[in-house]
Amino acid sequence: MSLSSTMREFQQRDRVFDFMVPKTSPMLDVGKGFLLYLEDISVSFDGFKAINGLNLYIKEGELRCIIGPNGAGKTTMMDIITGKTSPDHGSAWFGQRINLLEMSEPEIAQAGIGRKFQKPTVFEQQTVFSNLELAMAGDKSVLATLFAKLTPSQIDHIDHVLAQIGLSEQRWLAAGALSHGQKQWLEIGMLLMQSPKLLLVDEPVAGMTHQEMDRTGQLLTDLAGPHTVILVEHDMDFVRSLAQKVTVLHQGSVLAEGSMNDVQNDPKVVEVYLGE
Ligand SMILES: Nc1ncnc2c1ncn2[C@@H]1O[C@H](COP(=O)(O)OP(=O)(O)OP(=O)(O)O)[C@@H](O)[C@H]1O
Repeated sequence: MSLSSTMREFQQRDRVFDFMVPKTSPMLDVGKGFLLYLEDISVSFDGFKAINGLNLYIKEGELRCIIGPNGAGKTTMMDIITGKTSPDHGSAWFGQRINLLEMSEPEIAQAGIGRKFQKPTVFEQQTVFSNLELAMAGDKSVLATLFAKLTPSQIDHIDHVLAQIGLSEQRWLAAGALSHGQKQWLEIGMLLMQSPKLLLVDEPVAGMTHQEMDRTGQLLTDLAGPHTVILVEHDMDFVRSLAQKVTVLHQGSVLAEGSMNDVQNDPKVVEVYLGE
């Protein structure tokens, strides 16, 4: 199939390819509409409570923005969701049946939770296409992956992700030649190759141009729905432009929740954060 006919097929919105459906663990039960439940979570480092009685509920398909001052516990919260940090207290469930606190980091990733850190970590010497190919391979060796023949469905998957992240034209460029913003999109694409149900994205627009920020906003908005997205972000203009539900963290717990308008007019939020 030629590239142009492949792209035409992707534009047929009524057609759903297998790889467009996020990976769902057979255990995942979102019958109540919620994908993530964090309840009464606390964690201390050397006696200092980084997370303190945190409750957070994320609906399936939601794009939730998490904001808060430095040290509010945003990164620690992501570390708990992905199994990097174990809380001292509380519960963390993925759907109603998957207990994240009983799982290792690789098991959590396997269950459908992907994380993008702030700094892009792409393979600079490899092409954009190969980066996506390698990301699809998961833990297979780099050489084995690069010399293995891709199936038509795997090529379709890569083409689809290239179109999603807006890098179809750059597919044969070395990733090192991309702009900072394009590298961030490529890394989001690398996450998408694993078809995660939940994406955790840490400050993707830091260092981006305004145009790149707009495109990133569109990408994250498009991903919500089929995927669920939790975005940690310091850039208030960007968060406002997304017009999604916002959670304000402060001293390890939720200070306020609602629209950007609601939270920015909340006197508690103004005092500890936005008024700074
Ligand atoms: N491994 C650790 N050991 C000791 N203290 C830690 C550790 N990890 C985090 N902390 C402390 O816990 C608090 C919360 O940190 P965290 O990085 O989660 O905040 P944050 O909201 O992500 O901040 P920022 O916006 O600056 O990234 C901070 O005071 C931090 O110094």
